[in-house]
Amino acid sequence: MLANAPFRRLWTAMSVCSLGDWLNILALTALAGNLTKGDYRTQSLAIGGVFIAKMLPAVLLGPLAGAFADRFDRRVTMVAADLSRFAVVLSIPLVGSYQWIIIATVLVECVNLFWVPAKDATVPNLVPKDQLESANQLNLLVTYGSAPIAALLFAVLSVAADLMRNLVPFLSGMDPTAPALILNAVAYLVSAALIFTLRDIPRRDGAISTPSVLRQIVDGWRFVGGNRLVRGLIIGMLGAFAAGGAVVGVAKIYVEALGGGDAAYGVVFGAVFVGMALGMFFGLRFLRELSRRRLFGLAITLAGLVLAAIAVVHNLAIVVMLTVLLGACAGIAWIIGYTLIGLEVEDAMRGRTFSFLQSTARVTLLLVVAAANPLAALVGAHVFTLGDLTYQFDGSNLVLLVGGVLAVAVGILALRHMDDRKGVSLSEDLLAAVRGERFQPESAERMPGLFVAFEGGEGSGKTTQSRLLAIWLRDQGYDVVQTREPGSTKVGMRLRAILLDAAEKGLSARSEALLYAADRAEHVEKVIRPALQRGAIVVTDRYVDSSLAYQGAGRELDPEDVSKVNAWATGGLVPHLTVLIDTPPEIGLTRLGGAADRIEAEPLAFHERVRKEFRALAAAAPDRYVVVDGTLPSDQLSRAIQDRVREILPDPVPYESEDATGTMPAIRD
Ligand SMILES: Nc1ncnc2c1ncn2[C@@H]1O[C@H](COP(=O)(O)OP(=O)(O)OP(=O)(O)O)[C@@H](O)[C@H]1O
Ligand SMILES: Cc1cn([C@H]2C[C@H](O)[C@@H](COP(=O)(O)O)O2)c(=O)[nH]c1=O
Repeated sequence: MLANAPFRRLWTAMSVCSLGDWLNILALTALAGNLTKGDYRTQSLAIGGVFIAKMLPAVLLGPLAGAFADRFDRRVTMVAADLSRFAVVLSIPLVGSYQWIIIATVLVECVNLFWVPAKDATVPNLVPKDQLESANQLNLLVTYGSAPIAALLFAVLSVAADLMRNLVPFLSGMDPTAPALILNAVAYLVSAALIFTLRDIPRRDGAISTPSVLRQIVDGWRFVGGNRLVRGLIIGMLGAFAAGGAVVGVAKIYVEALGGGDAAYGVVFGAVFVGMALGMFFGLRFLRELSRRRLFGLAITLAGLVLAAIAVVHNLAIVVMLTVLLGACAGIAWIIGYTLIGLEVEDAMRGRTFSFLQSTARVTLLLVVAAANPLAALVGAHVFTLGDLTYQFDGSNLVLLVGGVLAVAVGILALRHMDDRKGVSLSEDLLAAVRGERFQPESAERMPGLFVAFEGGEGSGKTTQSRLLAIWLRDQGYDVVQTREPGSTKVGMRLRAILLDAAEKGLSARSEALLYAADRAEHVEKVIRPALQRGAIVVTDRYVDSSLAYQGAGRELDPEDVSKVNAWATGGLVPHLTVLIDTPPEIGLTRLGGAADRIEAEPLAFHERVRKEFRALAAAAPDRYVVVDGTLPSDQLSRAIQDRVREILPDPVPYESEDATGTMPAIRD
């Protein structure tokens, strides 16, 4: 991307501005704290005021400014905005009053409302369409990646300012935040110079009007609120965001209560972002065997516990380390949330889901930060004495504690809401993942055979492919049991007749789920488990996922209930591999001949929900699934499936010894 010279120039300007923006937050909140030092309540309110002044213009005036920005030449808009920001920020250390901090903050944020849409609208002018996603990723990288750099810079500048104040008498009255604010102003000036020389920006083309934040939230919820998984993801991500917001909001007064100055504030602020980066890059590698959905809920719960620990520990060094851990948990939750939304939300809805998330994240942050400091001010500073022991508990401690408890609650909610391994112990699952293994429930692990399930919608090609796989495996000399659901046992055949009889109109959704589970219980006990115990490879056409997709998503039963009933029916037996043949229902349904059975006759929306759920199940545990495109020709599908199955096949007995062994059991290590 950066080989593209005009984009590189704009990106450099954005990076410099991002660095300036983060320095701005740190320096202004620190300056507000320094100017109101002495009274805990006034100081908390003063810092809270800065956060509110920073966020309110975007919430109130965002769409208005976006519409205005459409009318002007974008390059001129950005250069003028940068020069204005330079002048206003430079004036803050010169004036040095709290009132001016608030006025200047509002002015800078109002100017930002022109700069940001002009920049957003310029990116597509400078990069080809197919590279737009990479360009946006790079933008995101500098937006958040510059935060720890700014925090480090702020800490260094604060220490340097303290030294200068002591060494140079002329500077003794200077606030330690002044160098950071001057550097912040210079960053905007550099950006103005870079953009001024960027001649490739067209004056303007078309509208870039932004709907109001409230409108985006209401519209977005209409789209995403109906999807249980997305709902869980968004609640969890906002919980993680709120936990981070609580730390950022009260960090200045909290650090001061621990005896730290501006440099320590910068370090704690930066620790959140360093932790986030570590979590995003290493967290998933460390626990790669754990189900993504479980990891998501666990990361938020742990973030809450860490936040609660931060609230009660009174040691700055430990607080910094805990803050890195908190950031790591939040980073893991964000990256999983973003990835799962990317994988599981349909193309048409994905953009809205992300924009809904971003708008709600902004509002959540505003509410958390706006509430955090006044709440801290309300509680005030308290010292408790018990004999020789004294313990200080301030409003900031309470805010962090409340944030921690809320994050734990949200994490547990997300775990319950989205768990895709019901019936499998969480602690055993986690311990196995720490060892780098995937925990298999005992019943499946003890058996020497191999269990492969085929899943997919109507006419997706499961029967065809499961047969072809069984033939291929038998050719290799394995003992293969090819079976299907429903209807592979005596009782199952009767159940199948009831379940698929189109005349059976009045069957309730719950009875349907129980009948499928009953067929499955019989199937596992009479066919699958005995075959696995003797070391055979079992290939089944449909298994538990079909109930999660058809009865859970299709009939809209509580997926937790469907999962529990099936975990009980199967004794927790999970396939080693599930092959999902992903075929759009409008194609699959037209492949079927004859009269439609009771389930095939359901409307298209039902089958679309089923497909979506199958894809979501596969995305949540990528190691245990292979997803193939069912619209490909049959032979290509077979080859792709064979390639994946080959990876988990136990070594077959050599061909030479075939005569001596007869049917070969597929003994797993
Ligand atoms: N890859 C493919 N491309 C085109 N047609 C296919 C493909 N695979 C299978 N078919 C055809 O589609 C029809 C349904 O295939 P199959 O019975 O294997 O699907 P299924 O998923 O088992 O269906 P059901 O949901 O009814 O169990 C058959 O006529 C089959 O020949
Ligand atoms: C196992 C299982 C199946 N179904 C549905 C899905 C299909 O419409 C039929 C089975 O027919 P097939 O031609 O054998 O694929 O039953 C379900 O709704 N729930 C289940 O658990």
